[in-house]
Amino acid sequence: MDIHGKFTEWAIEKGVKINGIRPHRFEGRGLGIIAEKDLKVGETLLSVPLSALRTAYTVPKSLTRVLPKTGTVHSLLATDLLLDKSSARAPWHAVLPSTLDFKTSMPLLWHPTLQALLPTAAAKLLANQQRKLKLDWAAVSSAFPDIKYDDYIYRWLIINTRTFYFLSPLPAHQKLHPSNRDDCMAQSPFADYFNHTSSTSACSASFSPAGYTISTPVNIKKGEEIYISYGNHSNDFLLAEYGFILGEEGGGNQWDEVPLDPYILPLFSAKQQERLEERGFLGKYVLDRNDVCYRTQVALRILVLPARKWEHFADGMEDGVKEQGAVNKVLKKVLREFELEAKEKIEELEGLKDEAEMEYQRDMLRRRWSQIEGLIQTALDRIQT
Ligand SMILES: C[S@@+](CC[C@H](N)C(=O)[O-])C[C@H]1O[C@@H](n2cnc3c(N)ncnc32)[C@H](O)[C@@H]1O
Repeated sequence: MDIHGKFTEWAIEKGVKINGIRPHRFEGRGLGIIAEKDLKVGETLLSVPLSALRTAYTVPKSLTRVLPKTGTVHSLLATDLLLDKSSARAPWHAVLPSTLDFKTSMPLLWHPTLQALLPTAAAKLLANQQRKLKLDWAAVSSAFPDIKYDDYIYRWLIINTRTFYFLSPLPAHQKLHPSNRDDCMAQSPFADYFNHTSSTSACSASFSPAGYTISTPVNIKKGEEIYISYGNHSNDFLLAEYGFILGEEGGGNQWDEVPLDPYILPLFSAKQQERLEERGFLGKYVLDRNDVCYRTQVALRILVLPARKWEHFADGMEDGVKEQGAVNKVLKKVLREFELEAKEKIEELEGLKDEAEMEYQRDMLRRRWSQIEGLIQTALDRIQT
């Protein structure tokens, strides 16, 4: 029996109920879940009891006592995973991704040359991760000086990519759930085999004090891959947080979007920025698969309308049709500038030295910038018609 068969037996022993599904290796997506039989809409495919989850409350006291109370649950779970040398969860640990999987896919571990070529949104998320990791590592390494950084970061990434939002039933002495959403996390055996889709056919994952349940909103044919949704995330988010992007197959990523702030914010004078800020329209401009957002339309009008008229539009009292031509002119300039950046990034990636180690990352970045170019092109075509 292979490691996945052994793990499946172990999970069943722990009370995990598995209905007509099994792990399977898919080309380019690593492991995932496949249907072993036809499954009907509404069927429960997996239920994981509370007792089988790893949460902040399953971490041994010997560990929680030593780590600072103010530390993150992310770090607590990563440290627990690293120090857990018992055989209790060994079959589960055996099916986790390898260090090499993360070195290849996760921007956090990429060479700085490649990190510098990430699109803005992914780069921002990466900077955030680096800040979080630095704080977590400072706390853990001072409590456990023998832990090696590489071993810790591997577990930190396991927790980053394989936990679910979960509110544990509170122990008697605890009155409140963590106030930080990021601290509401659980590792859920077997559920962590599911890959992500943005399609409405994604299985719904829900939790209750009893544990975790995954059921299907559609009929599924034997042999099909079964997905869940990790959330309404753009491809830059998926890249930075999970190390993959959704391609165009299966309808692509319906939640994809890219920020326009780097191109729009410099267009405003200090006074205009102040007025935008006052009305709550400064920044967070995005282009998605359909159009630029409403915030962009409001903000760009400050460049073409007299003050009073702009305020009327911002208050929703004007339809803004009259000045749409003038706004589109600015918008086209913004999008062309962005398009130029995408082209330059693709060229830069193509010009990078052909190092086998970087090939996967370069290809991923090339694909991402091409998707961005596609989003921009679609928006430009729409404006021109
Ligand atoms: C919860 S795990 C899912 C199981 C994972 N594929 C494995 O091999 O163990 C999350 C990871 O799966 C991969 N993944 C999830 N959805 C994917 C998709 N649609 N395409 C490619 N990779 C995906 C990413 O590496 C992500 O970090």
